[in-house]
Amino acid sequence: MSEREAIEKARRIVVKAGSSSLTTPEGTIHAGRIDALVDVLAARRAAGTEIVFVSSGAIAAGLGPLGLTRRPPDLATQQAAASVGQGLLFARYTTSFARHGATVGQVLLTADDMMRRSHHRNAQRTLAQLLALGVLPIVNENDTVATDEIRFGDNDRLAALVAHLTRADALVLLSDVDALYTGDPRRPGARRIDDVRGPSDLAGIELGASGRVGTGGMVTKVEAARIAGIPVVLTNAASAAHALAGDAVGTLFHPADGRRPSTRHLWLAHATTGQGRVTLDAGAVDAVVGHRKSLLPAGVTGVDGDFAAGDPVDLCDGDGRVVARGLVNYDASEIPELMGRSTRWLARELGPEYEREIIHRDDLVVLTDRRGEGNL
Ligand SMILES: Nc1ncnc2c1ncn2[C@@H]1O[C@H](COP(=O)(O)OP(=O)(O)O)[C@@H](O)[C@H]1O
Ligand SMILES: N[C@@H](CCC(=O)OP(=O)(O)O)C(=O)O
Repeated sequence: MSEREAIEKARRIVVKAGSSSLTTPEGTIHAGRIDALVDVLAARRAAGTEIVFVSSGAIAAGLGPLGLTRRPPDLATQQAAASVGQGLLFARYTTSFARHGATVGQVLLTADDMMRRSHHRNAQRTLAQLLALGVLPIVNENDTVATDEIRFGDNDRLAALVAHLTRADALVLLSDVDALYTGDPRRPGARRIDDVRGPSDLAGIELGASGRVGTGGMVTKVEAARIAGIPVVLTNAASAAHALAGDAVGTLFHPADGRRPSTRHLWLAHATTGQGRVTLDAGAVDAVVGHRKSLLPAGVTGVDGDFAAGDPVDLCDGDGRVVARGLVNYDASEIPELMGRSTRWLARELGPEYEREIIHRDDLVVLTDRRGEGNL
């Protein structure tokens, strides 16, 4: 079965639409476009496919009602716009899907929901239950509470992680461009790319900045396709029906062969920034990178930053290169006392609660192999 056929026959699909496809340049909801897209999603759902819809546009749809003419640069105003826009957006979806007798459920996720095991299972259960009840989940980032540090910021990677979370068969990314081009299609000379089979198909391509209201441009879309591990089609909202039918529209990203990493590991690698740095000696780099072992206090030579237990931190080698990222078990202030000590010594001198790793291997992703190449 070709990948296009796989999309046509998929039993569960995540569809993501960008702000520019759903809102007007004046910062209001584009009702006509929303209805047209809803018609396509409802038709596919009526044909027996489960759809999870990831909708951007909360910030963009809140601009007009707040009298703003452009996306505000500061987080607080973005959050306020999202608070206004998300309500309007969801109200529109509820009405629009009701025309087809479909019930929708709002799911607002934070990056934390993808990372922490308990939250992650919770989000997964909620989405599964909505689908089991015949409800069409509409997902967005919870922009009103997400801060800069913990924010996805773009919904492309969020959609890829939701595709993991729901074990979807395909992901369709709808934007205001009909495909990936060799450069920004607003400039002359850019050529359309039909298929991306691996990194070599992306060599030399300019993944330039986003449009007026979107975030991330093509960079986050390409990254989403890499994260997803399933067939991904990138096209414009007007081509949604063709994309879902498996027609040759847009750009098809073919999934790479091999095991799919866990959603939490993908989140750690792609959607977090380290809140600090821990420096490793050569033996610890070898254990963590080469043998996928936990990081023990004995292999730590330095610590920077003001992080708390549970935060993501970058692990660096002696030359300052980031080799891995993980969720740390200690506050930054606790680590200097533990550095270079064996866990047995720590347990004897400080108590049994100190006989734990700095970072457990289940909470660690390696960002480079020993030749210095990225592997996630
Ligand atoms: N190589 C490229 N191919 C296609 N589009 C590109 C490219 N580089 C930059 N772009 C721009 O990316 C924009 C889409 O990104 P973005 O605004 O983030 O979309 P969305 O809101 O749909 O997520 C397009 O309008 C296009 O002008
Ligand atoms: N969560 C944000 C989405 C951020 C954004 O602009 O995403 P996109 O338009 O998909 O590039 C919102 O709803 O406004």
